[in-house]
Amino acid sequence: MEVAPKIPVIEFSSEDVENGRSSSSEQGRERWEVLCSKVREACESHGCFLLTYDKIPTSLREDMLVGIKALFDLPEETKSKYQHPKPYRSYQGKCPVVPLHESFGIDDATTFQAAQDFTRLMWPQGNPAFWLTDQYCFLFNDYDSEILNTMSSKMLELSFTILGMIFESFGIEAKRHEALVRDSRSILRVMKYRVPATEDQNLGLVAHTDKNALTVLCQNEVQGLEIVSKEGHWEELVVPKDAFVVFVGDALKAIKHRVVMKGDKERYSFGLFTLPKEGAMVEAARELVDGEHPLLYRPFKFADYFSYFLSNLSDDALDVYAGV
Ligand SMILES: O=C(O)CCC(=O)C(=O)O
Ligand SMILES: [Fe+2]
Repeated sequence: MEVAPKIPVIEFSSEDVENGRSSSSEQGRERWEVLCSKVREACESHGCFLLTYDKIPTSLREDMLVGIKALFDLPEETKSKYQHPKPYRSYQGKCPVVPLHESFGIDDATTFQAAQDFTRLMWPQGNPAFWLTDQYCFLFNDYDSEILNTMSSKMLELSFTILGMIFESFGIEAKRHEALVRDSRSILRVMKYRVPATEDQNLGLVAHTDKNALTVLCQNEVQGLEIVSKEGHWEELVVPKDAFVVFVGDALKAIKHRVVMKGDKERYSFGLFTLPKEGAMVEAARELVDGEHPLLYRPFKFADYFSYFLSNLSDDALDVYAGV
């Protein structure tokens, strides 16, 4: 197994992101432009990058991982109460194709209500993982959903910042980015991969590209992500402690990835998937299309493409569906 050495690690500071191109110093503006180009270059060349970002505190990530562990420690019967008509949301566990994997998908966990509805369903009597007295259970349940929705909101904000940086580096007008923010929503997916038993294969999650626009992922200390290199080989993506993984999805230029489990510790991860709202169109910015850069995909409704993908699950669904 080769290790992917060249996936860039990009560092954003709160200051960079808050000031952006309106930084008062020439130096600040230059730094921002360089960062925007690095992000675009990483997305174009690799379809992913690793990111360190001090605006999302390590303590919040750790609290989130503690909460996620407690969630997956709940009885199967409780976890199975989370059922949803849309794909990739309902509790999934013990699936024969990926028996190591369990997951939940929560729509708009960035809102307090959605996060709270979820935790109340899982812990109707309060959160037993923290062994609180009844008096505090109610409060703790609130605290728990606060972690969920605070983390999701920060990850969504980060996703919009990254998308904005890509737009900026292409010189696309700011109002297009505002429209994208208006027309987007998110799903928070939380995942556990158990350690394979001797009779199991070690595949944690099958090879896929993310179908959405952009994914920001966070994991515990257990590695497992692999990506396909340009030469078509699987390479390990070693994620430094406290770094986020950013994947561009099919709406940009996706990279195929999977999870493979090694060692004897469970892997926990969570990802914020930004995607177009119901009915929103995906369309190349007109100013980027000319004789030298012909249109590659016709405009399409994201929801229609997604239904098409679900009906055939093929790797080249986007090319077949919207390629010109
Ligand atoms: O568990 C991970 O880190 C990867 C998850 C993933 O790729 C996905 O849910 O699309
Ligand atoms: Fe993925």
